[in-house]
Amino acid sequence: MSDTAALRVGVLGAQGKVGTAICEAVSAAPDLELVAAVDRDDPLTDFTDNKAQVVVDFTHPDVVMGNLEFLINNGIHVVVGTTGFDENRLDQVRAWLDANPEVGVLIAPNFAIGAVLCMKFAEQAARFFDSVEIVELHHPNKADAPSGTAARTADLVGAARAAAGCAPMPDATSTSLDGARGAEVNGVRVHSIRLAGLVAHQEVLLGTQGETLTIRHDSIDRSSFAPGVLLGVRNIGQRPGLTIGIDPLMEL
Ligand SMILES: NC(=O)C1=CN([C@@H]2O[C@H](COP(=O)(O)OP(=O)(O)OC[C@H]3O[C@@H](n4cnc5c(N)ncnc54)[C@H](OP(=O)(O)O)[C@@H]3O)[C@@H](O)[C@H]2O)C=CC1
Ligand SMILES: O=C(O)C1=N[C@H](C(=O)O)C[C@H](O)C1
Repeated sequence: MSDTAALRVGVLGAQGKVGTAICEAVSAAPDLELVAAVDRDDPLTDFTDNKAQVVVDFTHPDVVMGNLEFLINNGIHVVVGTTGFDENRLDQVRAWLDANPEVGVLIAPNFAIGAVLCMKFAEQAARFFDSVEIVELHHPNKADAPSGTAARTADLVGAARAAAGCAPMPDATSTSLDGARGAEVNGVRVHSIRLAGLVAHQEVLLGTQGETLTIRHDSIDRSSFAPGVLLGVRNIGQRPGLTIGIDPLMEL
């Protein structure tokens, strides 16, 4: 038997689609203890009352900042899957962390290992192709478009192309309906599909003379997010400050 106490973990959005899978995964892990499962209308003080050391947030973009302010100011590490983070929000999180330098916050657009690799492979491939476009496909209950994963992928692809001095992508479109060419993120077109029956999927399409490459990832079940979340939960206490993405924890 181990003499190390289990890490005390709380979950926010515990009754949601992902939160339910995370509660199951935490409960099944011998080195973790689920001490608070909080959803809408439950008080955040459940985490302080139950001495949570790390809290996982899978709630909604409208409420995640309030959750972070409370948790950071109470010295609790946070692993965040909720989407909707722009530079302004990240700066606010950094400011709260500056005032609580012992606290670690991990914000990841996608915790599925394959999705992280999809982003990495797209970043690596981007400079070798004339054109890159992203299609993300999700269940119709999703609040945000484009997905956090697609926005992050586009950022990485755009930055890799800029660093390599790539020419602008060829596109002769001179007339189009609004939205027909998708949204532009860091110079990369992103197209969002919302379809009953889907979970979370992404294709990065790359093309150049005489060839195309498609990098595709599919989360076919929300349990796909659990291993990455648990990796974050187990490590965030040793990473004070803000960590973006689980890439560094995967040693990518
Ligand atoms: N980073 C990643 O790997 C992933 C990120 N996500 C993101 O995670 C978020 C949640 O996704 P998903 O589980 O599908 O969404 P759900 O709507 O299924 O779950 C969210 C849960 O949070 C609850 N909730 C809402 N407001 C609060 C609040 N103030 N305090 C506590 N709980 C609250 C909701 O309650 P109610 O239903 O009553 O509103 C619901 O139970 C989204 O932003 C999504 O994009 C999703 C998958 C993977
Ligand atoms: O809302 C979802 O479902 C998902 N959200 C994240 C995103 O916006 O990228 C991660 C994954 O795609 C599932």
